[in-house]
Amino acid sequence: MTSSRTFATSAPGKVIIFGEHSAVYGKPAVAASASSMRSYLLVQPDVKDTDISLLFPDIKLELQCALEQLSAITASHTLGEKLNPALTSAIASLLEEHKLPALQHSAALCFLYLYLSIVPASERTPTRFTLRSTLPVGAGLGSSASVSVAVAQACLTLCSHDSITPPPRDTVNKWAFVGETCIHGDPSGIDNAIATHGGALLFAKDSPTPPRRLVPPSPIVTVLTYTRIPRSTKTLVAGVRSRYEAEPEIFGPLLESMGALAERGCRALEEGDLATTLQLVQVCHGQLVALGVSHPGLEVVRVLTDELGIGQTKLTGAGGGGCSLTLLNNDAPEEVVTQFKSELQERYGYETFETTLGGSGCSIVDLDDARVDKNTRQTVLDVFASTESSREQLDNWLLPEGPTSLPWQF
Ligand SMILES: Nc1ncnc2c1ncn2[C@@H]1O[C@H](COP(=O)(O)OP(=O)(O)OP(=O)(O)O)[C@@H](O)[C@H]1O
Ligand SMILES: C[C@@](O)(CCO)CC(=O)[O-]
Ligand SMILES: [Mg+2]
Repeated sequence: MTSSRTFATSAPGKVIIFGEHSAVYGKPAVAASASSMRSYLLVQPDVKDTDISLLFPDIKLELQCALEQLSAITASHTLGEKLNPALTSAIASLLEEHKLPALQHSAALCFLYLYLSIVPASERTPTRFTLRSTLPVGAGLGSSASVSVAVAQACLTLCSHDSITPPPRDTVNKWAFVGETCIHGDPSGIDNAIATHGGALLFAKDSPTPPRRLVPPSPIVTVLTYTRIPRSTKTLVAGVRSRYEAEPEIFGPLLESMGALAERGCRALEEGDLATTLQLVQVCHGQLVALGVSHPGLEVVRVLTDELGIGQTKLTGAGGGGCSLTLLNNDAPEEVVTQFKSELQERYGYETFETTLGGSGCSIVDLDDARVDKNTRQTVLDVFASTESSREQLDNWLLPEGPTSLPWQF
């Protein structure tokens, strides 16, 4: 029984290069994984208890749910891979007494929805789930999708009777889409597809053909800037929906043009045509401004990029704050890029990361595997358990292909 083992799952964040928001309307979009920024979910049997415990310290959520109470909910609802509003409401009623703010509520709803739908009542045992992420929460880098993928993978593993091996990726992705729907209502599915499969994809919602893998001739290096301005994808996606419904003749062609831009951008990336890619980054940001999803705090980054002449900046993800992506000119002087980062840091309190896009998708590790020595195992458990663990410690002990390199399976 896998439920008696201690294991961890992991999934990366993502960067949308072209096509955020228009992706929700079935237009093509291009995104890539930010594979060094990930969510990690530790699953531990909890023999002393009759509950499952959710420990999500990044969002200050601790929740105990009695297994008996959870069984009572699922006994009276149809479970399946399509979001069942009655089950969502039943979970929301269960959570009511905890009076959780929206951020915690959506995480708990996503977790419980997937847990109850995937793990049959007969397989549910007292378990402790600890979630840690090196992604900024709710900032446009796909934190919700990486959490949904990590949870879907863990739940699918809990109901498998085999050893700890990666569940089929298409199944993980399907369930993670349901998790994303719990968190933000109307996802395109691009974020969970990237968090599951990794790499870079040209994606279209509901397309009869699967997403196409992009292979740029050289690695795509970007500077990501986290403005620390809080926002919610759910609210931003709903805002675009109401603008579109009020003025379909204006916003319809704009969304169409955004999709055309993403396809053109995909070609430019694959041809290694940096000049065209940079121009499209600039236009794409303008389109997102027209959709109403920028923020003065994001414009600061764009204006500074223009002033220093180092490349082009666009918002990435749902916008409204969160993160921007800067693509650098080939000849951007290193000292000017350093000036760009330090000015954003010192003057505005923003955080910058230089990241190469693409890389591994979701992964799983059996911490009871004989290849994990006792000390490493204990340190990994301690890193999960301590609310003080820094991003560097998480990277050091958990990052697949990182310094400590646990035997992650992909
Ligand atoms: N570390 C975490 N621990 C627990 N829940 C998290 C964590 N990170 C994200 N979440 C969940 O994801 C939600 C944020 O998702 P949201 O879609 O608004 O932002 P995002 O995914 O970071 O950005 P985008 O969708 O634009 O890429 C939070 O409200 C919470 O439910
Ligand atoms: C805003 C959006 O396009 C991207 C969020 O990362 C929403 C989605 O595609 O689900
Ligand atoms: Mg999200």
